[in-house]
Amino acid sequence: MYSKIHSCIPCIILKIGVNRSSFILHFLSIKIMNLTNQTSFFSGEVAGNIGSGSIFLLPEIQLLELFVAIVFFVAIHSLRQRRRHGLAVWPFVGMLPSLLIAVHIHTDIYEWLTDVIRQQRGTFTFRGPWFTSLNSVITADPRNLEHLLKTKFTNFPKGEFFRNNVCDLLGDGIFSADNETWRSQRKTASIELHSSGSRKLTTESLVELVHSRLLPVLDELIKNSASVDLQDVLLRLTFDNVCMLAFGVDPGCLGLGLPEIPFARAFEDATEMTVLRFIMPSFVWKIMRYLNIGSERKLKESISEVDKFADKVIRTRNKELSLLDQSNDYDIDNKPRSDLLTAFMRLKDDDGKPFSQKFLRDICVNFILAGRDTSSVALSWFFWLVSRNPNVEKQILEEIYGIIGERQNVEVTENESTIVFKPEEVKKMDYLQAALSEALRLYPSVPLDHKEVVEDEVFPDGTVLKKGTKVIYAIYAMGRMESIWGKDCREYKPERWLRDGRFMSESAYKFTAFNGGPRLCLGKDFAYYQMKFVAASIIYHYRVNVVKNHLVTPKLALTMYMKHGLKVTLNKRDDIMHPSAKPCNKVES
Ligand code: HEM
Repeated sequence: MYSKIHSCIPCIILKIGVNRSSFILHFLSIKIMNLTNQTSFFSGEVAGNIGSGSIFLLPEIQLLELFVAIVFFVAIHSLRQRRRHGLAVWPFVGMLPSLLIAVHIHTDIYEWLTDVIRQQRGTFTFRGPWFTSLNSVITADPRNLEHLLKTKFTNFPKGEFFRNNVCDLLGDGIFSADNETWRSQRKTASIELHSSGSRKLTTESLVELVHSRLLPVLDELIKNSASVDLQDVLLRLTFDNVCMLAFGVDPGCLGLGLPEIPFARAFEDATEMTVLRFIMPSFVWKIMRYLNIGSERKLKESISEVDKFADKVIRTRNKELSLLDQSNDYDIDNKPRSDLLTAFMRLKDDDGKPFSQKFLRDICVNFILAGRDTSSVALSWFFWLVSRNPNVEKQILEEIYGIIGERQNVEVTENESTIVFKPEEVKKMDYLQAALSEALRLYPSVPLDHKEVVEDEVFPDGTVLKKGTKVIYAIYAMGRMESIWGKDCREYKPERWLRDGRFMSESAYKFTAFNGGPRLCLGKDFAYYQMKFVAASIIYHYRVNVVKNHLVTPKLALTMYMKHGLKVTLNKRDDIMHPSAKPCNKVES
């Protein structure tokens, strides 16, 4: 009989493979065959069981056989769904096991997702467990992106699911808000960010940060022959920078000795723990939050650290304003204030009252998220890509030397080995802008983004969207689609952004690193200026060498950090000399 069981299982598997619909019949015939044979061992007992139809009276081995057969059937049926749906679909739990396994075994989850989307020709439907709300449509199709970000903008808000997942960290801030809460924040922030005061603050704060802090820190590292995590240095720089812009406060993260700032660590942990909520059923993380265990415990602790920092910033501003004549909004050095926090503190809510501490905290945290991580991680990927493409580095240097070479009447003095780029010079750096855009195409700072469907809808590619469906647009995958960027889509080629040597931007629905439509990134111009200024200043003064065998891989978080940072050593460019002494074509290779 045992040999019969063994011979039956492959037979069942084969049968399923050939014709799934006849499986049940086949299975029953095997059962009857076995039971008939057993009468010779157990006389008429089993025949009686067949007659009564009581499967529970079957000998144990029969139940085992039944169980094994069902398991095989379900497994093969689920695995066969892969070709059609992209991932195995299991009863009750849908595609969740495949996702969880992928998260644990793939070092680069974004690459894994890109493959799945590519196999599904641009749009993939994720089926979550039936008892959860994880069902979602994941797309990397530019036609769908234009539809959801612009054409049918109001039908695709951030939605409750996104808000619930991020509410503890982001509250009612601009990133998670919809409708009027979003619109009013966007209007105020937009006016402030595009004001001349804000532009002046941007250029001045960058000169101060780069020349008084960044370059001295890098020089110190060279003196000590030390390697450094460049991502960490850049995170500190952009953190200080966005705090100046948003709150008029310089927290001093970037400084000699690279001081440990608990807030920076807490912020990173908080975003990482928040993103985990997107891959678990909501009730699971809610129970964990209630019990204060696992990732939810870590999230709570890190948010409390984040809140401590934000509260301190807001309290300091309140104190400053109460010390000064509030109507003129001057800072303690008697300069006009042009930071976002002051702008929001000037406003009143719908009831004519000042905004609450909590709302101001949410605005702060959202701007930190927006401005701190995005440009620093983009710069980190940029430096890594440039280190692997010496020809790109050479062309960036050629462009810089060319631009500096146009300066009139510059006298060569000892101190001028440090060049401070002027705003009009930064604007002229087309090749550098192309190199940064190309880095963002391959490593977008926000790799995945999310919307929810308000009313039933059909995407231009024919995907049917039911009300309440979650739509994830896979920005990372979009940069790696041959259908969008051609056969060389995986190559780092800044030239694809240039026409006659001038930078040409791409459609926001093809290059979605800065989002598109009414929710286009508010800090896009600021971010490009900041990244170009920082990148040009570093590349002009140093050669950046990524430490041999340093593992570079993305981290699973809302923002695309390098999981292990970017360990580099630096060499001061020994051939730095005044540009007038350096012909444009004489650059190192
Ligand atoms: C390389 C740098 C940056 C990239 C790639 C980037 C990308 C993005 C993306 C993808 C969004 C859409 C997020 C969403 O709706 O879920 C966004 C929104 C936003 N970004 Fe940026 N960003 C960058 C830098 C900045 C900076 C430096 C600031 C501010 C100082 C900023 C401010 C904002 C704001 C306020 C929004 C919300 C816009 C809205 O929802 O209306 N960004 N950004």
